[in-house]
Amino acid sequence: MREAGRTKLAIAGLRSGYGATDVIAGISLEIPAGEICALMGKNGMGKTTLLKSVMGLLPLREGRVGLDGEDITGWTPARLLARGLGYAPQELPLFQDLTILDNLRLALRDDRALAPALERVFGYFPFLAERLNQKAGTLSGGEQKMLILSRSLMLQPDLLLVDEISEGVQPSVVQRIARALLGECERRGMTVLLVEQNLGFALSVAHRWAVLKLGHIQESGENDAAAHARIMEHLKI
Ligand SMILES: Nc1ncnc2c1ncn2[C@@H]1O[C@H](COP(=O)(O)OP(=O)(O)OP(=O)(O)O)[C@@H](O)[C@H]1O
Repeated sequence: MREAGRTKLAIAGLRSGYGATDVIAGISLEIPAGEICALMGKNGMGKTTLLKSVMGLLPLREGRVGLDGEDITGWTPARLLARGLGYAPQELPLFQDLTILDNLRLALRDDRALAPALERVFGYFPFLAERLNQKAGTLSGGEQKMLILSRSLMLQPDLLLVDEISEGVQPSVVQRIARALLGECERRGMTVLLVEQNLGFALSVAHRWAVLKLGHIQESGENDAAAHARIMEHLKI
């Protein structure tokens, strides 16, 4: 469900980093509503740092972030979550000693929305329904990734930030993840900023792409016939 012309996320002149170092050195990036933008780049180029900056987990040193035309610069993660931002982080953020059900339930403010939210994510990842009482820490790496994505979808975010969700995941599960992301985009117009190393997966779902290098957007474009070769040029060692 792409809505021509409407910008969902607008990042302008964003600068952020750690200590004395700017990791993000003045980035501008716009994503139209309902689209998936794949953000690629070699290790350590600042992809996670950019997501954390948008999610309010790292203070901005300069620049602005807009959501649907509203200035959300400096908002706390809790306020951003309530405003419709979702985040599926790279490092496993699950409560390892809690069950699948409790990990999913914790994404919601109260239990009233639990049943329909569970039904939605079970549609994408049926194994969750069969193992509701299994502790998250005993799931395989790929299963944990599916649980992380499911948890980030429980609140039906308008804009989802996804960090290397396909890392270490077998191809059939990567396909399931792709179907879940595309399903939410098509069903209700979710917009996604997708940080990825898996170029095949990224281009199987993305409408557009950008390559991050040393804190700058090196190149960006539509996902057309030339996209793969252009991105590979930047990812070469
Ligand atoms: N908490 C931190 N304190 C200091 N430096 C950090 C911190 N987190 C990340 N960095 C540094 O910032 C740079 C960018 O890291 P970041 O994790 O954003 O890169 P990335 O593009 O996501 O990399 P990868 O693909 O390896 O996940 C790296 O040089 C990293 O060492």
